[in-house]
Amino acid sequence: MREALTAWTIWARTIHVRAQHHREERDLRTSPRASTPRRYLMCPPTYYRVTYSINPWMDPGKPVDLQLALAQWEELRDRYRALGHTVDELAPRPGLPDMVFAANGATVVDGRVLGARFAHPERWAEAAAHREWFRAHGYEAVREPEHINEGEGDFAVTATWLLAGRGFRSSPLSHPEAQEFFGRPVIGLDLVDPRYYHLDTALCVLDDAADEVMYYPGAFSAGSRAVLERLFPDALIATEEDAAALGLNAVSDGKHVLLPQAAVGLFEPLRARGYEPIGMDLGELLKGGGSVKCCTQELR
Ligand SMILES: CN(C)C(=N)NCCC[C@H](N)C(=O)O
Repeated sequence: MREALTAWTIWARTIHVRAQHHREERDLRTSPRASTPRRYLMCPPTYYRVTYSINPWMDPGKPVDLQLALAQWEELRDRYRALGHTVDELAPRPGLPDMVFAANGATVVDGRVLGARFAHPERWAEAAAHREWFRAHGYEAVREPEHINEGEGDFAVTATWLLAGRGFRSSPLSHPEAQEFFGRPVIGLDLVDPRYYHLDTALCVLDDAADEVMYYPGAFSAGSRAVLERLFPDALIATEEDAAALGLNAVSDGKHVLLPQAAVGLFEPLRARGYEPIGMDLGELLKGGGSVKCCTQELR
């Protein structure tokens, strides 16, 4: 046990030091950021509606313009493709209006798939649709989880860690389950503001080779804020205003950062760090409580 722990600590340190070197090299080079090709899974909002409310953003009284939602979603998909990324599409299913938020359906790291188990019954059936897609596409390690986890809504992958949100949706018990499955150290983070009910509303990984993130401190408990400061002393800190525009619900390929266009305060700080921010209008999907990242599951 002791030996295993020592090996584990050495491994985590090695990765962390490597990420630090990567950061230092990049700073020395002062060369522009480089994007790496990504593979994403998205689900068109064919059956998207706001007929129930399971987060503070959802108001069934507010009509959704389905045509506009579809156009906004296609714009995001096409932008990824124009940037050279691959986008696979998951077939939407009637009766599952939140399926467009594909990031919540699983977490994929090193080709291993940890399926989701949703907190709310309205979304339960989405989990099986995701698992079926992975099995049909040749993924062999596909786990139906024991504990509630809402996929990449609450898991974020950096070079060294798997950051894991809890407090509103994913169970704290899903953290050791993910650690065991992926063999990566999990850092549990407590979310305390219901507007930021998933980790990906409050934190975004900007550079997954160098442990660089941006986050909104107000979404986290004092202890979790201290953990984030310790792990990410150079993080980009978002204002309350940009967080409230769901600006942290963003996707980075290491160079381009696609984020809600209303998060205007994030554009300059991102440029100053060498990133190329790309504002997207996903206003209709915001009515369901999600934006860029929620619509995008990364297949690592
Ligand atoms: C950025 N977020 C929060 C996501 N990753 N997912 C959006 C899920 C929205 C859905 N109506 C729900 O409340 O589950």
